[in-house]
Amino acid sequence: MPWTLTSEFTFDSAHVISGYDGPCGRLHGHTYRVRMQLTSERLRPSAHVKRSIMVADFKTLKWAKKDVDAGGLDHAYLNDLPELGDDTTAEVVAAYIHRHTMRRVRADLQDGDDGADLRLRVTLWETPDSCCEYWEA
Ligand SMILES: Nc1nc2c(c(=O)[nH]1)N=C([C@H](O)[C@H](O)COP(=O)(O)OP(=O)(O)OP(=O)(O)O)CN2
Ligand SMILES: [Zn+2]
Repeated sequence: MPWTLTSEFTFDSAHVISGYDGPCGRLHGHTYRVRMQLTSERLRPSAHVKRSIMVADFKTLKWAKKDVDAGGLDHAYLNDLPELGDDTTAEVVAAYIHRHTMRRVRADLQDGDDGADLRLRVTLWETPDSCCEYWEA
């Protein structure tokens, strides 16, 4: 893959791992750090520029840093998100971020572009020393 686009940001959210026998089973919060890495075989236009000069728009990759009321994950109670419910581990949240990011990247594609060459790797830090990676080969 000739291009890898990398974008990093944080969001602050609360969660409970329901049924966890320990402190993570109580309401608490994290400053989550996200690293998005999107690889591509070719360059494309974006929603903001018509020429083929981007893998994807950085703005598209950073949706999750927006406030939850604006469609992101900042200042969210993660357990309130129907797709997550009580299973808000870093593993499940990373897969959720991957799914929703690819949905947004695909929505930006031009007609006739299936985006088959695009691969996204999401790294999600729940604390400064613990992270989870999610990608699809
Ligand atoms: N595989 C996973 N294990 C744990 C997860 C997870 O998402 N996936 N989450 C938690 C808790 O949410 C906890 O808040 C984070 O755990 P931990 O890294 O242990 O956090 P601390 O910094 O508080 O740990 P120290 O004991 O102070 O090092 C637990 N496990
Ligand atoms: Zn936690």
